[in-house]
Amino acid sequence: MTEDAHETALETDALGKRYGRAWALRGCALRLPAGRIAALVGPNGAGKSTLLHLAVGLLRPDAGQVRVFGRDPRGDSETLADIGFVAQDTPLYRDFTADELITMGARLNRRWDADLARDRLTGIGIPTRKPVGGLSGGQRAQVALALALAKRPRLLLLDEPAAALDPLARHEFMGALMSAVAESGTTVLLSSHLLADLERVCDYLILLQTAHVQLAGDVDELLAQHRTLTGPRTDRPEAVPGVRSVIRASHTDRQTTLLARTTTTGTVPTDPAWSAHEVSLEDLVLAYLGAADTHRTEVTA
Ligand SMILES: Nc1ncnc2c1ncn2[C@@H]1O[C@H](COP(=O)(O)OP(=O)(O)OP(=O)(O)O)[C@@H](O)[C@H]1O
Repeated sequence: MTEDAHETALETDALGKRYGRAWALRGCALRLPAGRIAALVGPNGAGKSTLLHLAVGLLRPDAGQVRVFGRDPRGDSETLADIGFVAQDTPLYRDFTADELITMGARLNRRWDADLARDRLTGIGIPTRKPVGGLSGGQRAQVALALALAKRPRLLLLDEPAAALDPLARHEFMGALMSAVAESGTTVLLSSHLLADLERVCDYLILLQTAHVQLAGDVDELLAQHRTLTGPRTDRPEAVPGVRSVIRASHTDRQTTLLARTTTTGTVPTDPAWSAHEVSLEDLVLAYLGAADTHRTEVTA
């Protein structure tokens, strides 16, 4: 079963969370369509974990609202049953084996597919009868993912699930995640600093910067709306034909290079002195993170 493309998995409206006087998340307005695999990116302390904890109902908002499939996740057991969550550092009861955790899960969850979890772990060679505290970081991450998937969630929230893994283990982990969610149509929101991994698997981007949403939307649309432009040195890059807004500019004595949002999707500027190149997700994220106006908000979808 796949989700209705027009359904909204996660929606926030003026959502805010404060610790003391400091806002960890503020004025957050988002709409994540169902069925997407969304990257949640931003520098350390930007508010990513806070957003995920609000979405799973572990934190209470200090402002605004959060809705998962149209309902408040706090105190709504039906909605909580729809959400799978793998917290940062994949915390698990270290003295228990994966087999025991799977059995416990069956008692705690209404909808629980123990066979799915066992088959997944056996299939990738993870020992299920050894205490998880004695497994490697990569193996523990796979156990945490298998447990989250056994819930058969409609929304899967993952907070830097592969951060501690070596490149090969990470590649396998992301592959396993993708194959697991591909058939079910599960919506995924995945926080990570590993942009290359995200580029491979994500079709939606949410970029947080200092507690604010700086950019959000469909990855293909965002990439189509931005270009790297190179041309003669100018101190007025916003005046270059075809440029809607300049995200980042760098200069040499004779040349200016811009990462810009263009006025027309997918087109190249008309001035022949300027050349345009497509941007990667990594280029885009790095440009926005480096942008001087840290509170610019661009939400497209
Ligand atoms: N329990 C807490 N008490 C006080 N401040 C907190 C607490 N949790 C988070 N914060 C603060 O809220 C802000 C957002 O933190 P959060 O953990 O959401 O960021 P993050 O984007 O997930 O960071 P990272 O990439 O480092 O995991 C930070 O300034 C952080 O110091």
